Amino acid sequence: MSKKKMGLLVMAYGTPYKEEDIERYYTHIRHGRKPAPEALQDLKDRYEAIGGISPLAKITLDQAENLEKNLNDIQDDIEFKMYLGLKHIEPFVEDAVKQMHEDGITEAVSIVLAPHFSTFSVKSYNGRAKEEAEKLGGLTITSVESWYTEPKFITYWADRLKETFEKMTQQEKDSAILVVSAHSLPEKIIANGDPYPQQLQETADLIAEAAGVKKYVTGWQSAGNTPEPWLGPDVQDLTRDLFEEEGYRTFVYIPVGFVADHLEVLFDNDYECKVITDELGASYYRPEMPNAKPEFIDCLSTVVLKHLKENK
Ligand SMILES: CC1=C(CCC(=O)O)c2cc3nc(cc4[nH]c(cc5[nH]c(cc1n2)c(C)c5CCC(=O)O)c(CCC(=O)O)c4C)C(CCC(=O)O)=C3C
Ligand SMILES: [Fe+2]
Repeated sequence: MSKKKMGLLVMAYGTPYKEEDIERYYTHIRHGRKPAPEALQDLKDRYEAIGGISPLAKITLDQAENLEKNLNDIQDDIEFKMYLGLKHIEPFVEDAVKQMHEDGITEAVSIVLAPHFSTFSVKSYNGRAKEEAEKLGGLTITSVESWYTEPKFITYWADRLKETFEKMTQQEKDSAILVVSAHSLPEKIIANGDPYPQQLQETADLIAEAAGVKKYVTGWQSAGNTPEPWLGPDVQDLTRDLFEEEGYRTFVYIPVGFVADHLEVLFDNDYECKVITDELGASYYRPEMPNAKPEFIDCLSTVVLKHLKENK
């Protein structure tokens, strides 16, 4: 019996490949409006602070390639062919869909490398993919909408937490608080009924329960610099409040809305949050991101196969 061929559309945020890409990347994020010179310089400085450019491009590609390979290794019914589609830099989501169509793919499954659904993130990725597919015709895409409840995802973080707590002194353990975070979004999403905040809370509850961590909070990070209100509390303000008002002295950050080492984690957590814990004299822990670790690739494979089984 010949295997059924299926496109595997892996979508992710994208990152500049080199310094000269930063301006057009930022302009794309800003819906075509060029950033002011100061804002551009500020972004360049942040990339500079994490080593010049983000490791994200390579990690995203590793994740996508390993997912394709693993999916083809663990089952015999479908032959998956991976296409990478990025939100803010080439290969864009539309480029990936065009390529699938040119390659004669008629059925595809899509997954976004971000666990939670929001109108700003997953909905826009899948919307762009489906719009392009409809334009071209003859290609149907079924999309994973969110995958934060996948037990292998929860276990990934629970295992990292257990390792982290094992490294602590008893005194650190006794004064520790877990901060579970995701990228902030404009507060107006709540009025529109977006499930994103609820999904972060559920993720935190599931991970804390699985890891046996009793003291935990949720927070938001990396909010944009715009006049409108963004979801809070911000993880930096939260750190200060938890130290000053509740006496916590050890901070464990898990930015579960992300899946890789990139600017938001390497700068917003490892630099900005650490500046505060250092200033306060508190301990800083930030367990490792999933990146292309085999257990995370296994998690994503399970998500894709479950989705296909449930949406036959
Ligand atoms: C929900 C969400 C995710 C998680 C879900 C997902 O992954 O899809 C995410 C991930 C990421 N965001 C990233 C980078 C950036 N995001 C920005 C700006 C913004 N993000 C937003 C949302 C999100 N972003 C929003 C609403 C804005 C404001 C736009 C506006 O102005 O209206 C800006 C502009 C400057 C700044 O604000 O810092 C940059 C540079 C990188 C790559 C890092 C690297 O290169 O290593 C990654 C993985
Ligand atoms: Fe972003």
